[in-house]
Amino acid sequence: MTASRPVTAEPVGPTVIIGAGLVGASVGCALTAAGWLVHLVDAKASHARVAAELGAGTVTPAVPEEVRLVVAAVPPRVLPGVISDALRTYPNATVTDVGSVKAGVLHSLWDSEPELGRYVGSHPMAGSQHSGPMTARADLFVDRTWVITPHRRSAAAAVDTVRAVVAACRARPVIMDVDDHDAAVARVSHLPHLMSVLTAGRLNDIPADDLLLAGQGLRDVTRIAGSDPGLWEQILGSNSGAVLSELRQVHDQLQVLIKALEQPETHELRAVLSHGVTGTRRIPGKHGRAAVAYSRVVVQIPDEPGALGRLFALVGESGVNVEDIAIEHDQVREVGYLSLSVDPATEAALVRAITDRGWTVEP
Ligand SMILES: NC(=O)C1=CN([C@@H]2O[C@H](COP(=O)(O)OP(=O)(O)OC[C@H]3O[C@@H](n4cnc5c(N)ncnc54)[C@H](O)[C@@H]3O)[C@@H](O)[C@H]2O)C=CC1
Ligand SMILES: O=C(O)C(=O)Cc1ccc(O)cc1
Repeated sequence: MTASRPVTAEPVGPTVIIGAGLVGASVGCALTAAGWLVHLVDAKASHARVAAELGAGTVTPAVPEEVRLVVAAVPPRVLPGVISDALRTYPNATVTDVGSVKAGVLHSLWDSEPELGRYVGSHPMAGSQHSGPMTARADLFVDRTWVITPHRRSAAAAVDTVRAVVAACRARPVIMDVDDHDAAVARVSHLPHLMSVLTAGRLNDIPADDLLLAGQGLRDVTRIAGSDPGLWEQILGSNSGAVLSELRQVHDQLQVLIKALEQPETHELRAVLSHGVTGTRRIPGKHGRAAVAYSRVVVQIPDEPGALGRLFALVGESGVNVEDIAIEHDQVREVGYLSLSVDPATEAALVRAITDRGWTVEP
């Protein structure tokens, strides 16, 4: 795997985005904001229209010969057909896609596609549990990894064009082989998705009163389980080999965990929990840097208009840089908890600035 700096974010020429859903419309918004001319196409005309209204481009058809780039942002099952059609319809364009799984698409085009030199796959490692253009954001890819998967037949100019897209979306390019990519996403994306789904699935037959006890941990773990099952059936199905290998390893680990709980005197449970802590520390932090252990300052905020604004103004005045925020709502009391992640060296100053002005910081 190689990581490198963006080369250029300059528009490569008229661009067509096929599939104006969450990812396609977000790419459209980012490229349009960077000065690119983007034409939007979608099997559902209403999606293209909504995306255009949000600033993702225009629904006016492109002149095929003038198009220099096509981004296929459609569900995995239809990707090979859409890419093939695009290579024929736009004879002077580089074609990329944003699909979550890469090897199957390339293999299905390999023997039948004479113009494969103009196709270079890619995969932005950013998105959400939502679908459709309404949830698009121009800043979705900022500072996020965007994998580019060149192959033996891809033209260097086509790779450069995809690098320009990544740069214009202000993401961080990582070059990878399709098989290595698919093995990696099985562990960092597809397995976590399934663990989230299994946890969320356990909630279906729990009494409603018990759900009042749900805290931020449950919300963190289950957020991605809310994703479109139709899309994820396709993602997981097209990477089934690598995902099955992950699941079999988790299956073995579950046996260890069950035994550890059955035999507490062995202290094996402690070892399993510590192994998890080590794993969390390996997740890179912001901008691809090593993860930093931030301090969390949790502030009680009353459920009333303007409270958040007042608190944010105070935090701004304190001069302390906030790395991340999260809000948890108390289901019973009319308060919320704003968690501010900061450099441990600045924690005391922030706590002082907040408590001096009468706010309550959780111990
Ligand atoms: N959802 C996510 O967080 C991420 C998704 N991806 C990948 O991006 C691709 C798109 O996913 P989303 O934007 O989430 O889905 P989405 O459901 O929000 O958007 C897909 C769009 O494609 C359109 N479409 C479907 N078939 C079409 C066809 N044959 N021709 C033209 N338009 C067609 C749909 O009408 C829809 O507007 C998928 O391949 C997915 O694996 C990649 C990174 C993140
Ligand atoms: O919502 C999130 O946190 C995600 O991780 C979204 C996501 C979904 C599918 C991908 O192929 C890449 C990213």
